[in-house]
Amino acid sequence: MTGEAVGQVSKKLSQLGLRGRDGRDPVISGLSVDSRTVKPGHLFAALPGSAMHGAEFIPYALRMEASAVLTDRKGAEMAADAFRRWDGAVIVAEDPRAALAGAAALWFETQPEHVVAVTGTSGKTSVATFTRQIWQALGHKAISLGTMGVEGDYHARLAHTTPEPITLHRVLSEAALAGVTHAAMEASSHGLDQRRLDGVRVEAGAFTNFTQDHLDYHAGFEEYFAAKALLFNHLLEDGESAVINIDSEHGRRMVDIARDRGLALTTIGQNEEALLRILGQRYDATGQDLRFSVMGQAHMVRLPLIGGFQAENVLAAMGLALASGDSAEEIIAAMPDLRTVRGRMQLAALRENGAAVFVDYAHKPGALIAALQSLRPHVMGRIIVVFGAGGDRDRGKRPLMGEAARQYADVVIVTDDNPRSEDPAAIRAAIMAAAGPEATEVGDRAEAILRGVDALQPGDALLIAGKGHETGQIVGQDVYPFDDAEQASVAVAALDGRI
Ligand SMILES: CC(=O)N[C@H]1[C@@H](OP(=O)(O)OP(=O)(O)OC[C@H]2O[C@@H](n3ccc(=O)[nH]c3=O)[C@H](O)[C@@H]2O)O[C@H](CO)[C@@H](O)[C@@H]1O[C@H](C)C(=O)N[C@@H](C)C(=O)N[C@H](CCC(=O)O)C(=O)O
Ligand SMILES: Nc1ncnc2c1ncn2[C@@H]1O[C@H](COP(=O)(O)OP(=O)(O)OP(=O)(O)O)[C@@H](O)[C@H]1O
Ligand SMILES: N[C@H](CCC[C@H](N)C(=O)O)C(=O)O
Ligand SMILES: [Mg+2]
Repeated sequence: MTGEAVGQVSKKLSQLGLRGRDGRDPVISGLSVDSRTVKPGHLFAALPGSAMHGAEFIPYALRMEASAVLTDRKGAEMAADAFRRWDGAVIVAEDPRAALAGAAALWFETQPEHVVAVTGTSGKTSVATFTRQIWQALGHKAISLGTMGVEGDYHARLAHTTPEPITLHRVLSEAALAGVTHAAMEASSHGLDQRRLDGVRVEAGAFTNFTQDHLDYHAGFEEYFAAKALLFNHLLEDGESAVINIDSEHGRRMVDIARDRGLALTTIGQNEEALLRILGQRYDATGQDLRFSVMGQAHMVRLPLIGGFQAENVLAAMGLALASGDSAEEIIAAMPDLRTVRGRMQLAALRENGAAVFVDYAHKPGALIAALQSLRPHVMGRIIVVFGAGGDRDRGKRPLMGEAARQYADVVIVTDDNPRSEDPAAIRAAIMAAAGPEATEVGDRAEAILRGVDALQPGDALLIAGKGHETGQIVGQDVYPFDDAEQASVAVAALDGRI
């Protein structure tokens, strides 16, 4: 950290109306949102949390020699005693999360020249990854940033889809310093709600769709929608671009929000008003042909991707790449080279009889319906599905996922998917209650996959849903190695007599 940068952060905090006691600007050597990472000279952001208030850890942060504490009024009251015996700077903000994000943006300064963000219940990782793939094909140094970490021309692991602002701004700055000019990131509803992306200079935002998820965190559907809308009415500035799928009512609501905000609009979808419009799709065992139009002009491309919804994701990626300045012609030329996103309708194994096994990350009702419905036209025989639901997550999803499987699959096997602290049998029971009398319950996920693979007849397909790219099964506090694609290969090899 240079002296100049230290000064800048202090200046920024005071611009935000945040000054240390006695009007002194704090001298800061780093930023921490968790007391356990505080080093001498750090600014510790003590944020109000869902389980506790970060202010509980202020005495510890002071012992670790923090030089400044950013908190809210309640936090300042909670730590009043500790502050009396300390001469560092206390900064009280009405919205300390937003203040922290603003400070982190200044602290790390550099960002890739072009940053775009995607929100929506499903498709964020796919759109961000396709956008990055298009940029790379066009010769840009590019990254995607989200559920799978940072991928592309710079790599980093991330614990969250949208990391807290200190990590986010650090990663964007490291990538930019490594020469990355283009970044496509996922904007999760938690991330938007908690202002984790504030201070990121986003030039275009995309909205995919809106179905049920995360109602354990958001108070209801309206609050969940409002969090997603923050990308358009809070983060993007006047004149920036919005790419919105208008096939749903929620998409059309988002268009109104984007228009009110004065954003440049690119609409996508099957709707005849869409600027990037899906005209038709023809499916086969290895992908699909897509006919679409760009401002009225028709095009045909081959997409080596399974699932009708992938066309929506690809057009959203196209909209973002257009907004970053690339030409439609070059983007279209890059489309046939798009590659399946890991764990998203990924062909994981083929049986000797030709039946295919797909691994997909559908872990919410809307995604499971989309995955099963969109697999149908690629498959001549039956669809078998193996899935579960995560523990310590929105419980309302469970019966809806059971119902989706009953309605859209021919054979249903209910198993475990990260039960975490919950009783796995109780989670399965909540799904089974809606999955129909013919559904089978097999707790052990490896055995469930083996049974699913065993049931495959010529022309059938197995969809293993819920874990996608994940490599572990979380049971209690433990994480056991587990990879759906690997288990699928093992099961096929065992049953076809190759091991
Ligand atoms: C529900 C949620 O989003 N929680 C986030 C929130 O924490 P919280 O309000 O629960 O925090 P808390 O546990 O009550 O603690 C309060 C404060 O004390 C601090 N603390 C806590 C313990 C300690 O020893 N020292 C300390 O300083 C914490 O850093 C926190 O700031 O603020 C923290 C700091 O910014 C985040 O790390 C934390 O993300 C947690 C770990 C999390 O799991 N979030 C998930 C649900 C999430 O964000 N998921 C989204 C969506 C993924 C998807 O699309 O499916 C994502 O973007 O990944
Ligand atoms: N456009 C779409 N419409 C409906 N369902 C989709 C769409 N795109 C992807 N899906 C489904 O959602 C699953 C997750 O896709 P993806 O990882 O791209 O979404 P995400 O929004 O990043 O999800 P998460 O919030 O879990 O990170 C896919 O495996 C697929 O089943
Ligand atoms: N980011 C999502 C991922 C869920 C993946 C699924 N396998 C599960 O564990 O529920 C969440 O934490 O809710
Ligand atoms: Mg994602």
